[in-house]
Amino acid sequence: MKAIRGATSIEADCPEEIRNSVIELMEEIFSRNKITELHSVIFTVTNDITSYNPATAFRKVFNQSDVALLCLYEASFENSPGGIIRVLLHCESETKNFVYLRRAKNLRPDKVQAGDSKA
Ligand SMILES: C=C(O[C@@H]1C=C(C(=O)O)C=C[C@H]1O)C(=O)O
Repeated sequence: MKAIRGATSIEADCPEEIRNSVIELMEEIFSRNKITELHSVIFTVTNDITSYNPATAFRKVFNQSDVALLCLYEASFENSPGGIIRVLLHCESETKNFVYLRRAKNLRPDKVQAGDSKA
């Protein structure tokens, strides 16, 4: 089993942007990894994100009704950026490529690939 991380950012706390960000992030994670079975997907949101649950977006858009899902608040620290959606997948996979998009690229510059979505 592998644990794969990802994160992205939103600029406005609205359901459509959360949904689109989750789609973009999860599609990138799936395309950059060879995941054969998904065990669980845990999202966190910073406390300024309240309009829609990313776990719900993922379950509905990707038809994942049998995967264990959870959404939690990310602990808040001084100078930590807002508008961030993080994800942690536990899965069977040959690969373990983390994906950081948009402003979340600043969280882990060591994991950013050339061509990753703009800030
Ligand atoms: C850097 C991140 O943000 C936070 C800091 C982390 C770290 O320093 O390793 C890990 C998870 C988050 O709590 C991230 O999401 O990867």
